[in-house]
Amino acid sequence: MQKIVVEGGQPLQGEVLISGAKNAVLPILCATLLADGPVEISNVPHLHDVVTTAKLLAELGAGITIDEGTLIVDGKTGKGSGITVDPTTVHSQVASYELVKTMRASVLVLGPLLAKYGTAEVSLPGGCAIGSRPVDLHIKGLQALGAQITVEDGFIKAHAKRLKGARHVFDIVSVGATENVLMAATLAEGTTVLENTAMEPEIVDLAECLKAMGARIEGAGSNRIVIHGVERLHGGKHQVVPDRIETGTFLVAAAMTGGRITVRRARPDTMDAVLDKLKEAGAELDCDGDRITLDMGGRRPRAVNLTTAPHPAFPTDMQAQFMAMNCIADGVGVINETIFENRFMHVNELLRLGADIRVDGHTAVVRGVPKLSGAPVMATDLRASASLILAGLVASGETVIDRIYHLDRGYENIEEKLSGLGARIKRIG
Ligand SMILES: CC(=O)N[C@H]1[C@@H](OP(=O)(O)OP(=O)(O)OC[C@H]2O[C@@H](n3ccc(=O)[nH]c3=O)[C@H](O)[C@@H]2O)O[C@H](CO)[C@@H](O)[C@@H]1O
Ligand SMILES: C=C(OP(=O)(O)O)C(=O)O
Repeated sequence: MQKIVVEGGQPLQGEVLISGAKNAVLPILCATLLADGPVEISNVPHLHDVVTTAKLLAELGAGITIDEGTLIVDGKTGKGSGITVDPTTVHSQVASYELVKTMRASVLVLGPLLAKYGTAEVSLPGGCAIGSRPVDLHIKGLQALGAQITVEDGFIKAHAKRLKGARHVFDIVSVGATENVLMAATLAEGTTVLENTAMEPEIVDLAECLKAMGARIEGAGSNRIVIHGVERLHGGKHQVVPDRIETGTFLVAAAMTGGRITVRRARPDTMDAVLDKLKEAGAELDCDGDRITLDMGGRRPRAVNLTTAPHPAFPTDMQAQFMAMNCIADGVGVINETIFENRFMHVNELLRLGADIRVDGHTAVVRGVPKLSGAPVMATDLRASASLILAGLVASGETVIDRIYHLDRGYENIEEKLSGLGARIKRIG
């Protein structure tokens, strides 16, 4: 099994290019199922989750081409930053357990398949390391549009001759449920009003893609989205928004190592909460168009307190990385995780590197230590993996990170990008 080896001690310096957002491209790939013609998506990151989604679409019968024509079927994949999905050949509305179990976002084919074909059977995604992650809000939202839904034999089975526009208030803010119901409502009869919607930039990006396919949507990015259903959606083109979590991960890496880096092709306007916390930690930030320069000037970061919450508050997907920074910061940082019930899996691994962290329920109190020391550690989920790499960048000696397949789900060439910034990092095995 592959591992990542990091040798700490180098302040990061230089420039790094940000990839398209994983959490935008996955729903967008699912949304292509709604179209009557090919949808061209650019700025697609080369990630394992993208390959899984492409395989799922291919299993449903869609034609998938990567860049100039590499097909993804039967496990064959190709590199590239553009994917065209031709949904006109879809012949199945069943998303199998084999693919859904490897990636929760697969549940996002439910709304599009149901809206387009009047039927969908999608395996229940189940939980994952960070929490139980139910899909009740997805189901309730689609039921509000008139779908008949049962959960049997491990599958969500949904039917509707044609969905009907309705007003629906989500019980709690959910990114995935907002996306699923938003996609379904584009082809519903009449107008749908969704309230208490998630406001993440990836939802805005999904809505932009849907609009490029002919959907009529207002209010994406706010807590109230209005969708005027149309008879059909056509093919179109869309460029995926830059990944704010990848951007934040590199900025934290620079801050922790006392370095100075510029991230290019980023969207600073989508990450206020993270940039504010970096400033609080003592970083100097300069945003210029799609560039962000962070200068730590060799200083040790100050510990920060943070509470994760839906956008525009601090994102749960950056919690582990900031915890890594607090581990070597000056002072004590209190971290509250309010989104997922079990998202402190990285704590035990950070302790192995010499961190001082106490967890009480949803709160972690991190007392900064002057130095971490390298050790073998195990990645437990995607952002936990990132936090271990960041900790490894400042630990003395070698940190060897096992189970890095989690990392490949969501970071494109992270070790190459970090090496380009001067980090001593390599993949072995
Ligand atoms: C592919 C993708 O975009 N993933 C992101 C998405 O996940 P995802 O869309 O799964 O996250 P949600 O926003 O739905 O989850 C928020 C909370 O709602 C709960 N919930 C959700 C749905 C439901 O039907 N019932 C329910 O109780 C979840 O268990 C969680 O506690 O948003 C999360 C929160 O920003 C991010 O961490 C993930 O990176
Ligand atoms: C939790 C994450 O992703 P997913 O919802 O795809 O598991 C993440 O991106 O940090």
